[in-house]
Amino acid sequence: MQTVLDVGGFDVRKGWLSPSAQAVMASDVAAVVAAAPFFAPMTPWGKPMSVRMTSAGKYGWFTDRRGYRYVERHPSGSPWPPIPASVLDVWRALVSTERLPDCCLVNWYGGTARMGMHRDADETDFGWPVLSISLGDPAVFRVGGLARSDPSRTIVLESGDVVTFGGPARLAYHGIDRIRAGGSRVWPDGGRVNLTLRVVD
Ligand SMILES: O=C(O)CCC(=O)C(=O)O
Ligand SMILES: [Fe+2]
Repeated sequence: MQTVLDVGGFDVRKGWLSPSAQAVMASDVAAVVAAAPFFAPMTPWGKPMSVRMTSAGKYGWFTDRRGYRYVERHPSGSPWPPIPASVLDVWRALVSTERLPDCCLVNWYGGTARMGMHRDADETDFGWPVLSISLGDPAVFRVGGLARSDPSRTIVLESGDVVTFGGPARLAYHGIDRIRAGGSRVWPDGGRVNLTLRVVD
C-alpha cells in the first residue's frame, strides 16, 4: 500500500484487481449502464459536469440546480440496478462483510473529462470509508488535505487500482486533473470508469 497523505486512512492498492477480474467487472458495469444509462449531471451553480454518471444500489448520487444529494431513482424514474457481486466482493475483502455499501457511483471520463477538488460529504456516517475502483485509461488523481487550501499532490490511478478513503482521510479533498487517453484496453473505445462505493445512511 502507498501512503500519499500525511493523515492516515488514505490507502492506494496498485493493481489490486487482476486483468481477468477487471474484465469481469467491466462487463458487469456495462450491464449496470444498460439498465441505468449514463446521464450528464448539472452542478448546483448551473455548470454541466464533464463526467457522465450513473449509479447502482439503493441510492444513486445526484446533482442538479437543487444541490448534491442521494436519490432512490435514476432520472428515468426507475430504481437503480443492484450493485454487481464482483464490485461488492472488493468491499467485502477490504472493508466489511457485514455492512455493505448503499451506493456504487459510476463515473465515466471521456477524453477531456475531469473532476474538481471536492470532499465526499453527502453521507450520514463518515465512520465508513469510501472505496474507489479504477477501470480503463489512467487518471491523474489529486489528493489534498482536510482543508481546501491544504497542499495537494498527484498520483496516477491505473486500471485495477483500488483506493480507500477512511479514518482521518475520509473527508480529504480530492479530484481528477485529467485522463491519459489510450492507456488501457478495458473499454473498446477507451475512457475511464471510476466506481465509488459508499455507505449513505
Ligand atoms: O474518479 C475518481 O477517481 C474519483 C471520483 C470521485 O472523487 C467521486 O466520484 O466523488
Ligand atoms: Fe469524490
